[in-house]
Parts: sequence; structure tokens; C-alpha cells
Amino acid sequence: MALKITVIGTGYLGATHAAAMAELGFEVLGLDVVPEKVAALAAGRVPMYEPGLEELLGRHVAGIGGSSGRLRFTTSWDELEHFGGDVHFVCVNTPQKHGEYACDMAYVDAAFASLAPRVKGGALVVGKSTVPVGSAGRLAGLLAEHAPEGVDLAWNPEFLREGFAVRDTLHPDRIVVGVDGDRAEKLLREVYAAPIAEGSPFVVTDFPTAELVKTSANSFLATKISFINAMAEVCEAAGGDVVKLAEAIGHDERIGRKFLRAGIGFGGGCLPKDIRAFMARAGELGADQALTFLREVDSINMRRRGHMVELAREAVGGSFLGTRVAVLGATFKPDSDDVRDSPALNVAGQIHLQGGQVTVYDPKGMDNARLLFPTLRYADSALEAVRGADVVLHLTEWREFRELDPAALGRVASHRVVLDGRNALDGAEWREAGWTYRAMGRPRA
Ligand SMILES: NC(=O)C1=CN([C@@H]2O[C@H](COP(=O)(O)OP(=O)(O)OC[C@H]3O[C@@H](n4cnc5c(N)ncnc54)[C@H](O)[C@@H]3O)[C@@H](O)[C@H]2O)C=CC1
Ligand SMILES: O=C(O)[C@H]1O[C@H](OP(=O)(O)OP(=O)(O)OC[C@H]2O[C@@H](n3ccc(=O)[nH]c3=O)[C@H](O)[C@@H]2O)[C@H](O)[C@@H](O)[C@@H]1O
Repeated sequence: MALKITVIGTGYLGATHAAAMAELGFEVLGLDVVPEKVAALAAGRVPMYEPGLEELLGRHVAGIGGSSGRLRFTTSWDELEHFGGDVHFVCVNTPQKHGEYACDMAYVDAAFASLAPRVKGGALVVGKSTVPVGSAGRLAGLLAEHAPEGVDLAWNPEFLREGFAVRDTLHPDRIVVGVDGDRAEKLLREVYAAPIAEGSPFVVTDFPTAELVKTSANSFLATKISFINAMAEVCEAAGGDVVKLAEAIGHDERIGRKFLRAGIGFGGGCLPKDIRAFMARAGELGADQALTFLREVDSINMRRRGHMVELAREAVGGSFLGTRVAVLGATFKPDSDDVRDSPALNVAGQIHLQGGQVTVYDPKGMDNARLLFPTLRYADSALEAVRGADVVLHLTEWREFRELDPAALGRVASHRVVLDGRNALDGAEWREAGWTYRAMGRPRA
């Protein structure tokens, strides 16, 4: 009989994980505490934007014509208990604590507290959320106290990227599991049999190492981005071109070309909060010196946002008062509707606070942006955002923006000045259409 799997927390990570588990042939129950989210998923609708996920839900959600019926969603812990899962994946959020660097474990703790008395004996609980090292050991103690006999814990961090979540879940470039016994490893090999058979490396380790793999991977990625953004600062001072520089150093396979796109830096619900939580945890462990470089990674990153604001202020003549600024992009990256810690919205918000009239357009992030920044103006298209603008800021590199017609935009803008915060537009094309095009870390033409 196929394993029964539950997924607790059906947000960006959990909704994708639940659908992917159904695709792999398991019977799956997803549980979340937000009824609207559960209602949408149960109707086969994705409550966020993630390419390919709606199709996957359509193939498996029970009650949808032609679906396998293997996937259901609920808000009820009693239903979860009745379902009798063999493996329970915990995918709840682990945000930054308000006003602190540390990770807020309240959601994980609440999920484990609800889950522990409801799992059946012999079940496996698998943590997927990104947590401070040491959490798994602590939570194993909680299970030992409150769960029935023979319930094991494993930690199985997730490495998916938003925008590629379905592909990354079904075809991961590695699967990492922290276990403290053979049984958990055996069950997880069964869960991930298909990707393992396809060649995904399966790395088995202890709890702390598994937890650290996740936070160190994100720290490395963040460091790579801040490294290239530091080079962008030097390029601007010296008259160099950071895009050429990234291409040239990236030819060295030891460095590689990926994650060297300079611009306004990284944001999102993970990299910023994960490096801060990692620093805070290292401090608690007495190893804070080891991670002081992450402080610099963070400050280089935050400086990029301020630098874009400066470039925009300079472009409008030294003060935003009485000026109109068009912002193309609200999400923290393209192909997502996620605006958590979005550099684009941060820049838009700073300019708004300094008296500029900011109009934002984003292909998928408008609803979330409106919730977070209700005082900004929003337009229904890039053309409408640019109408009457004194400067245009390109802050999230959606394909739609690369395909814009600069000549058409030039006819509605007040001034033809575009600042490319993602080094992704074709500067020559914009210049040909009469725009002053300026990119970050590149020479002024
Ligand atoms: N978003 C991403 O691309 C990735 C996220 N992660 C990690 O995965 C975790 C989840 O992240 P996201 O999915 O982005 O967050 P999210 O905020 O989109 O989803 C979390 C979900 O958990 C639910 N939840 C909270 N408390 C609950 C409880 N007690 N019981 C049941 N459900 C509960 C929330 O209602 C929400 O729907 C975080 O630790 C994050 O760092 C890891 C890799 C990728
Ligand atoms: O832990 C997580 O949640 C995830 O965090 C990141 O994934 P994600 O946040 O979806 O997005 P990325 O593609 O990593 O981009 C993060 C930010 O860095 C920026 N970025 C990325 C690459 C680059 O070269 N330059 C750059 O500024 C992006 O614009 C974006 O704001 C990691 O890439 C995933 O492996 C990880 O699982």
C-alpha cells in the first residue's frame, strides 16, 4: 500500500510539496491554519503564483474531474489524526522575529505541539522548515514526551527556488536528510525513491549537519550576490563594467557564472532572514565571530537599495518633491507573486516617503504589494505606470519588461530616463529610442 503523507503548512513550500508527493503516487493530506488558503487549494486553485503548480493540483486534488483524487486539504487536526499518516512533513513559516535577527520558532513549535499527540505509533515526522541549528534535537525531545511510542523525527531541509518550485521538488539537485536512526532513513528513501532513481544525490547525516546545510547554502548564495554587488560598487567608482566582470570571472569553473547578477540585491522570504537568523544562532552558540562576514553581506545588500534611491534622486534633479517615479516590478524576483522583503517595494517605499509620487506595476505581485504598501499608486500596465513619469526604475526582471517597446513608453513618459536595477534591459535598444539608460555597476554611456 502506498504511504500516507501529511503536509503541515501549505504555503509556498508546503503546497508544492503536497502536490509533488501526490504526483509521486502517495496519498496526501495538506493541513493549514488559514481557511481561505485551504479552501482555494481544495478547489484546485493556487493561492499564490507558482508556475506549473495549478496543473499539478488539477491532476491530483480530490473532487476535480479526471484527477487521481490522491490529494486533499483540511484545517482540521482531527481529520489529520483520522487520516493516520505514515510520514508528516512540517513546512510552516519561520520568519525573522520582530525587531530581532533571530528566527521566530513559534509556528514550528505550535505545529509540533498540535501534531505530536495526533500521530500514530511508528510514524515519521519530518521537519522541512528552515530552522536554527539545534531545533531538531529539541523537537525530538518534545515528540518523545508527547507523541506515542516509536515516533521518529528526521530533518529534511528544502532547497527549492520560487518560480521553479515544482521542478525543484520533483527533480531536486540533492536530498539531504538528518536522522538519528536507520528507520527514518529507510522511510525517506521510500518517499524519495523516484528522484533518487533519477540520480538526485541522497545525503544522509545527523540533525545539526542537516540544519546547517540549509542555512550555510543560503548564506553562500547571499554571499555570492553581495560579492558581485561589492564589485559593482568598485566598478562604479573606477569606471568598470560589472556585467563583463561577472561574465569573465564566471568562466572560471571554480567560481561559476550563476548568482553573479549585480543589481539592487537579494530579498524574499528566505535569504535575508536566514542569514540574520544564522548570525543570531551562531552568537547563542558562542561562535559569532565565525559569521561576522554575514553582517557585511547583509549591509552590502541593504546598501544597494539605498544606492538605487540615490540614483533616482539624482535623475530627478536632487529632490523627489513634485516628481513622478514609475516602478516596474514589485516582487522580490520574477515568476513569483512574493513581495516579502522585496528590494523593489523597499525602493518604491523609500522614494514615496521622500515625497515622490510613485506608481508601481508588476505582472503578478500587485495584490500582495497593495496589502503591504497601500499608500503607493498602482497601474494596470507598464505603459500606464510610465505615463507622465520623470524617471522609470526597472526593479524586478520580468520577461514582460524586457519585451517592452521603449519607443512607445518614451511617447508617454515626461522624461526619458530609465534606471535598470537588475542589469537586464537591453540598454542599446532604450538608448536608440531616445532614453538615458543607466544600469548599476556599469559605465554611464
Ligand atoms: N518559500 C520558499 O521558496 C522556501 C521556503 N523554505 C522554508 O520553508 C518554510 C515555509 O516557508 P514558506 O512556504 O515560504 O512560508 P509560507 O508563509 O508561505 O507558508 C507557511 C504556511 O504555514 C502555515 N502555518 C503556520 N502555522 C501553522 C500551524 N501551526 N499549523 C499549520 N499550518 C501553519 C501558514 O498559514 C502558511 O500557510 C520556512 O521555514 C522557509 O524558510 C525553504 C525553502 C524554500
Ligand atoms: O530557502 C529558500 O527559501 C530558498 O531561497 C532561495 O530561493 P528564492 O528565495 O526563491 O530565490 P533566489 O532565486 O535565490 O533569489 C533570491 C534573491 O536574490 C536575488 N538575486 C539572485 C541571483 C543573482 O545573481 N542576483 C540577485 O540579486 C533575486 O533577485 C532575489 O531577490 C534559494 O535560491 C533556494 O535554494 C532556497 O531554497
